[in-house]
Amino acid sequence: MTTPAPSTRPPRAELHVHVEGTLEPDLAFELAARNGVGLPYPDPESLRAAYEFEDLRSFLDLYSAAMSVLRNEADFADLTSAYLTRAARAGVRHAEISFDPQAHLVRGVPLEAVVDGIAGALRRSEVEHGVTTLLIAAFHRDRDSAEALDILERLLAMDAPIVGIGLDNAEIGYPPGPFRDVYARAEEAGLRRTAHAGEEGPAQNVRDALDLLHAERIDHGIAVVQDPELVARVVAEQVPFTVCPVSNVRLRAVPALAEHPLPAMIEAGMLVSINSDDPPYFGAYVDDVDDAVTAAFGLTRDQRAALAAASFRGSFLPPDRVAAHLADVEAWRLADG
Ligand SMILES: Nc1ncnc2[nH]cnc12
Ligand SMILES: [Zn+2]
Repeated sequence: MTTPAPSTRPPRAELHVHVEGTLEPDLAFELAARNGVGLPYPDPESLRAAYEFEDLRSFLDLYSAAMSVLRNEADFADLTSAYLTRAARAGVRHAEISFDPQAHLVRGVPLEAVVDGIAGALRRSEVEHGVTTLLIAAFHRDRDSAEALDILERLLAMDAPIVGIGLDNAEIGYPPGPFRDVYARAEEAGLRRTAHAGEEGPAQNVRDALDLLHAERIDHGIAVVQDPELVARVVAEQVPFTVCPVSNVRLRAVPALAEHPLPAMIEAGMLVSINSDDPPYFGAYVDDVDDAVTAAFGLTRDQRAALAAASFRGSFLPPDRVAAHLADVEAWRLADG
């Protein structure tokens, strides 16, 4: 009898992934044909070749254009299932997936098609992929907060299966403050709260997300290292940070992986996980991100296990489920790999 080889990857949660950002070029062309929508590229290879970004804005432009192929409930279901299939291969056992309602509403796609398509795929995920999931509705920082509040009310009224809300899109010039009422309403409704902050913008955005929005988790947050007092606070409070090192390099928030603040964040004692953000656009699913940071920083098996443990600790799962996952991570750490 042979014993199975120990897995080369720790079990992990992925806490920061935009479902729209998981659109692979092949699927984009398949959906374009299915829906009779044109794409400004002749084939999937040319689209992938366009994935060279100068900053967050240049990425968001292409990301928004490619989304035009997502029109019907089935498109959102196929998109979500494709991500879950790939995530399972990456060792993801639990995924907290965000979607951007405004990105679809502005194109005339009904909110129900978006929510029902994604939620349908998520409902089947545990059986089909062995991945549990939670869904987050993220609002665009560069649009009016009254619009976000209105959409939140619609999501609540339709009993959308969301665990919480997030805040994303362009950061520079769009601080968190105006979204105070949206986050207060979410808190009142019992929703969990995360927010992109300190990706391209300053550490003050992280502080404001915590103080003004009562965010429980910070997406990216790499600018925090510029503010030692804030670092001390997030360490003391063990605020989860969902860091996306490959995304930060590809969007030029940092010049190279070797200069990424991830090691400094870990060293300071912050609760950091590694995540993919928008995997095909940045050429890296979370297993590829694990490989990249392991190579760049010479991470040990213990350090990789600590990042995986932080992904479960920072999740919105109940404590008993977190504890069960932590036991699996510990078993992986102790196995010979
Ligand atoms: N990296 C990112 N920052 C802000 N908004 C996003 N939407 C998708 N990816 C994003
Ligand atoms: Zn993001």
